Amino acid sequence: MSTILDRIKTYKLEEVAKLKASTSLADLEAAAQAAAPPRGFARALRDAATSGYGLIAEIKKASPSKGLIRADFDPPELAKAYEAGGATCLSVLTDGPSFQGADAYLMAAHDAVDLPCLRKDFLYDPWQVTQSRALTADCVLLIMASLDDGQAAELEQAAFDLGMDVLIEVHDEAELDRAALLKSPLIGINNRNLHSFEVTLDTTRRLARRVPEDRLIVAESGLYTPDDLADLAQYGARCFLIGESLMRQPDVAAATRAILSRPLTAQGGL
Ligand SMILES: O=P(O)(O)OC[C@@H](O)[C@@H](O)c1c[nH]c2ccccc12
Repeated sequence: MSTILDRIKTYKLEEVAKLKASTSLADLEAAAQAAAPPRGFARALRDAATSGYGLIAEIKKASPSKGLIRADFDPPELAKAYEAGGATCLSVLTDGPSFQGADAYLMAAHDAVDLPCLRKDFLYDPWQVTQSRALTADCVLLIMASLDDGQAAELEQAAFDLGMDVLIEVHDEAELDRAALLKSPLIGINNRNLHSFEVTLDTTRRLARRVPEDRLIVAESGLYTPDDLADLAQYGARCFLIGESLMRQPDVAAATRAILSRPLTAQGGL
């Protein structure tokens, strides 16, 4: 069955081939070395999760399932609003064709705040990992559904070698078991089904118990209310990746504050 990921992979590999032809690896590596040093993404989440929730707040203009999400789209302003609202980290979509993202959005957001930033894109080639660092990414996303075990391990190592963290995204038990073979402590459970685009928090509820104890669960997609976070916290999730529900609010800082307003401690802990 063909998914959105197959379509994305096709154009992404073409894009990368063109970039490789126009930029030498030596130039790219020099740019990666010259970029601001990596900010500890996993460390920030771990710290936040010891006393409350870790929030990865996403800067996303549009998506394949929803179309345009936010017309008034200013990445540095959004980054500052997220930081003011208490986000732990940022995620910035850089894919153009499907998400109306851009590499420049990542750099602008990173420059505007002190928060660690995830480059949210579709990576298949170690070249893209080096490119991510050159774009100031502190963390990259690896989607198990579109990588085999060897590719995932190679990309993860390339990111670690550059001092970045890695968020490994899974959608089902088989992907989770493969993710557990990798080294990264960050396991993202995506509540969005990539075939149907349907979102259900049951995905996190089902998979969380299968995540090895030493990993940090990041529940991704379809989170709208403080109750959603509290609900998934009962299943072991302490970190959350939220895009659309915050992006749709006129006052992003206030919305960020509001969704974080029912932390574990306020419920008497677990
Ligand atoms: O906007 P939402 O429903 O809060 O979801 C955010 C994030 O989880 C989603 O954008 C996402 C999760 N995994 C991805 C992989 C690629 C692009 C986007 C994503």
